[in-house]
Amino acid sequence: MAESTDVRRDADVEADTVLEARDLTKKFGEVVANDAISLSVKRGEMRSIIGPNGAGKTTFFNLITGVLAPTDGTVHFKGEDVTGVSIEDRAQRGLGRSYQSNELFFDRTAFENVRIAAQTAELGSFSFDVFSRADTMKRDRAEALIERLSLTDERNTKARNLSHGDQRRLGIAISLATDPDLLLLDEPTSGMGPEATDETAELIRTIGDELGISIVLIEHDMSVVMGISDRISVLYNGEHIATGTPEEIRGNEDVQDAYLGGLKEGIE
Ligand SMILES: Nc1ncnc2c1ncn2[C@@H]1O[C@H](COP(=O)(O)OP(=O)(O)OP(=O)(O)O)[C@@H](O)[C@H]1O
Repeated sequence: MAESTDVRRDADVEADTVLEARDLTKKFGEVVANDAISLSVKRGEMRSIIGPNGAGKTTFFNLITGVLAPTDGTVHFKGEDVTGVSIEDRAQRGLGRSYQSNELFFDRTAFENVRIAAQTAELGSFSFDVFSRADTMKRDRAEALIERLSLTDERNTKARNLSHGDQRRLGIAISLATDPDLLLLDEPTSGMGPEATDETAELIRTIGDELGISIVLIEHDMSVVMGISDRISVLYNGEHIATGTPEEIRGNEDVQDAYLGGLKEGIE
């Protein structure tokens, strides 16, 4: 008898999945910040993580990147259990994260910041050599990312003199310089005005598609979330209460209840 085509082998599922959290739990004393969260992200997918304040989104990111160790559960990246792997090792394996403004080299130009990141990725870890080594290393990649993030006019501007929005975009360029398979972005549009928010969201979506990478972002702006996500995961009180397409999430009663009294209008 022919094998049913909709029964997929584990290996197929694994090949399709870039990230999988299995029963991830993080307790801070009595507070259960993440309560047995299981979810997976496909290759090439754009996923948003939403939830009211204190829902556990940042904790979840920190467990994925390795900033925090889970109380229980495991993290699998590209089919391998990376739960005990260091932050740097995870980055080397292709797990990228967003850079905050305070992590930029403020006295270096936008271009130099990206070039240093690209060079550091190649060397494996940061070394002060990156300032003095042959400038040609990774120049092309850095140049392309500056252009891709619409920072060409700011190429030679020192990071400290960039606008807030440009610093955020530079942070994304730096994240991409490490050539990740999966990029985690924590509120990439925070502090931006409506126009810059829309532009940046659109840019993130386009870049993800162009590079064929997976992107997971924490985002409070519901118009961004609904506009660019393939799927959305909702956390509430440390629990993962739903994952679905923007349409499915809009119509999900548990999600509406979770947002009731606060942000409900955002998801309607
Ligand atoms: N280091 C910590 N020590 C103690 N409690 C913590 C710590 N980090 C987070 N928590 C608690 O864990 C819960 C989840 O916090 P978390 O920051 O992950 O939520 P969040 O969804 O990212 O919130 P926000 O949208 O406000 O950033 C909260 O109750 C928070 O107070």
